[in-house]
Amino acid sequence: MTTESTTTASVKIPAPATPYQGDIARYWNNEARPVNLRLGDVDGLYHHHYGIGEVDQAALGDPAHSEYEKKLIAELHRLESAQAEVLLDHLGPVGPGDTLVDAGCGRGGSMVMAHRRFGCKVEGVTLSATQADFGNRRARELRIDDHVRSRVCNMLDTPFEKGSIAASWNNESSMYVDLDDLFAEHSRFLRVGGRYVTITGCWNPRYGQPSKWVSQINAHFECNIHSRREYLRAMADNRLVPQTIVDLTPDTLPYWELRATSSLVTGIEKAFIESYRDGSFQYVLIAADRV
Ligand SMILES: C[S@@+](CC[C@H](N)C(=O)[O-])C[C@H]1O[C@@H](n2cnc3c(N)ncnc32)[C@H](O)[C@@H]1O
Ligand SMILES: CC(C)=CCC/C(C)=C/COP(=O)(O)OP(=O)(O)O
Ligand SMILES: [Mg+2]
Repeated sequence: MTTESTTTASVKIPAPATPYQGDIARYWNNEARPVNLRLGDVDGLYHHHYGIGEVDQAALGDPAHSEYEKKLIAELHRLESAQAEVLLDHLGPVGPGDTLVDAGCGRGGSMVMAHRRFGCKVEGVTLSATQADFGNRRARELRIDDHVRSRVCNMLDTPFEKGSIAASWNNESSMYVDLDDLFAEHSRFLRVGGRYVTITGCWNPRYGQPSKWVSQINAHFECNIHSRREYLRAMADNRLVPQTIVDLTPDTLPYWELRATSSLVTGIEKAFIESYRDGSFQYVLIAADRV
């Protein structure tokens, strides 16, 4: 479909490519969970991904203290930002003249971090006009809107020119698309020698099939979690050669265990904790070279 349907103010929003993408656009347009907004308010970096690393018990202090919940929120946010830092660590050498693509950029927290680290341009795409507006407003407030831009766009069909992008990533956004279509598009706009990185949750082929916990996560987020095998096969078929694969499952469990004790629980914590513990689900980083 190529028609442009909706308009908000004067900005034209492309019609969703499929009914499913329309569902996902609505989902994220309506999302305003405190677990995301309150964490983002800590320092103005708004994430829609999870955290990694050890919990700093000293920073949390005494659970009976009146400030404990505030400290817990800051700690969850610190772990989410640490996750994004690890993703950026794997993008390879990026210079200020380069352009990066954040595929499925959410509210844009990782894009701001990437610009701060590399001084480069960062282009984000999301299905949600609310998220794109939010990200662009933050970029204006930070006076980096000449370098950081979000747009409503299908990550499977982007306007970026062939071979024009130094590095690109999907941070917890690849479970909404067909992986062959996704990697074909990254491969098209990445320059040869460029880097692709994903951090994702995937089901573990060693478990057999997706567990009931994985099915619960799919239902909760209206997504379709792929297996680790599918990632590697689709990369191999699309000129993306894994350079590094890190199993981040042990690193993300402390985040979930801490989150399960907070007032901001959403009800999905048990599914993540149980599936990571029973081995049916894994949290992985894959960094691949575009060859
Ligand atoms: C869980 S959020 C992750 C956001 C961001 N990567 C982060 O780390 O904060 C998933 C994102 O994927 C986006 N998304 C899903 N399918 C998409 C598609 N086909 N094209 C562009 N964005 C998509 C959603 O709009 C949403 O912004
Ligand atoms: C690892 C997997 C399977 C992720 C699914 C995609 C997803 C919804 C990520 C987190 O978004 P969020 O930050 O909006 O979620 P929450 O509200 O739970 O923090
Ligand atoms: Mg979140």
